[in-house]
Amino acid sequence: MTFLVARIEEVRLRLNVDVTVTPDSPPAPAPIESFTDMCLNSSIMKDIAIHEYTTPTSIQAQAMPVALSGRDLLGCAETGSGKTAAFTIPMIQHCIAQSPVRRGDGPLALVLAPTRELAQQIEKEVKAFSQSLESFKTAIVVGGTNISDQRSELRAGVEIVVATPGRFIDHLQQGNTSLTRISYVVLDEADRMLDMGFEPQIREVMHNLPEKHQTLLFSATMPVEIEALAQEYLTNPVQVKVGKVSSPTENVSQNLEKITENEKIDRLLSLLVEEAALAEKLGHPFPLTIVFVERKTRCDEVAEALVAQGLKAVALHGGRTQSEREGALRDFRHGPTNILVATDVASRGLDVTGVAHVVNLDLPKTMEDYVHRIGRTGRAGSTGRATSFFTDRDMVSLLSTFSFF
Ligand SMILES: Nc1ncnc2c1ncn2[C@@H]1O[C@H](COP(=O)(O)OP(=O)(O)OP(=O)(O)O)[C@@H](O)[C@H]1O
Repeated sequence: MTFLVARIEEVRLRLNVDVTVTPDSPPAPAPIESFTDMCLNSSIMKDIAIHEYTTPTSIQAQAMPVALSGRDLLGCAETGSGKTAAFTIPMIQHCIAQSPVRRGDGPLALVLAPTRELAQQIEKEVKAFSQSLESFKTAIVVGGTNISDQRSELRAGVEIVVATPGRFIDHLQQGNTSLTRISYVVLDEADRMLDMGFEPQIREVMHNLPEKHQTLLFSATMPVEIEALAQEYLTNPVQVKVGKVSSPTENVSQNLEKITENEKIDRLLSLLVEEAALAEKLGHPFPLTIVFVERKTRCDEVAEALVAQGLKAVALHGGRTQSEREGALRDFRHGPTNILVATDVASRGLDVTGVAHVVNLDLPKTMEDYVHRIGRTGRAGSTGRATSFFTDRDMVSLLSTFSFF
């Protein structure tokens, strides 16, 4: 599998398909062909090998040398294309080059992400690529978890903080951490953070950073808000766009079904029961499926209806407690659950190996959300399916918003 991804990316890279790098002047650093081209610390190289990444993906090949050069970066590439490592690996290398962090110091690098689940996933990746480095520390700072543990960790000094904006600002205001040593900032899925109302927190961070810092902004979609944010916070950035930005990944086959609102749950049940019967007949496990709905209450209602039919479903939404959220995702990642019924809290960035099918029980409001939702499948060169129900009421938005259908 890893080999296949590597081969596909190698071919894409060589052909240099659909890669745009701007501006021409001053020229952006040349793309790398191999991880060894970056002269990374040997511990990071060891961790890349442990992670079984053999060849950089297109976004990694283009973005990593830019990040290492110290320039600001706007990185856009389709869902599942490896954007996390594109900013994580250079970030760790950047931190190693700074003077050591002492007790009471703030972090050297900060990653802000819109949801707790995404922040936790990014932190795992940072830890994976820094595990062979001696005394290199990363803290995860998200809401819903014990604030005093986080306080002690932050005060002891860490190289990297991965956070959701609200909780990070709480710690800043309580004096548990500071911005004084931050010289590398990543805003992942920045447009989503704005949608969620985190603009004041982002502003507070960005306006109080030390003068000498670099900022990296990543997303699979480029709505106008991202461009505005880039204008405001990036200085002479290199823009790297790989593939068709803001479009659904071609790795996912898309299917639309016209239906009435009242038929939705029954249709979903029959679809999934058929799927279960087929999997059983073929002796295959049930294909991992994410069902997206618009509202939290609906999410519980749908999960309960599926469980009542003997299906292994669980609900994930912002109304559940942190431990319930973590439990739901863990059960979906590692079993026994194979259907995750979720709101858009799960639409951005979540990387669960083997998701084969995304169902939009309710159509999302924006094209960006659609692209991110169906991008939970068809990741890292694999293929997937998406089924979207739509009603008469959705017709207008289908014609205007979802122009790619
Ligand atoms: N160079 C590589 N070789 C092999 N696998 C890779 C490589 N880079 C990333 N991957 C794998 O590809 C998958 C997708 O990566 P990642 O989650 O970073 O995608 P993304 O571009 O951030 O997606 P999204 O837009 O949905 O957030 C992950 O499972 C990751 O481990």
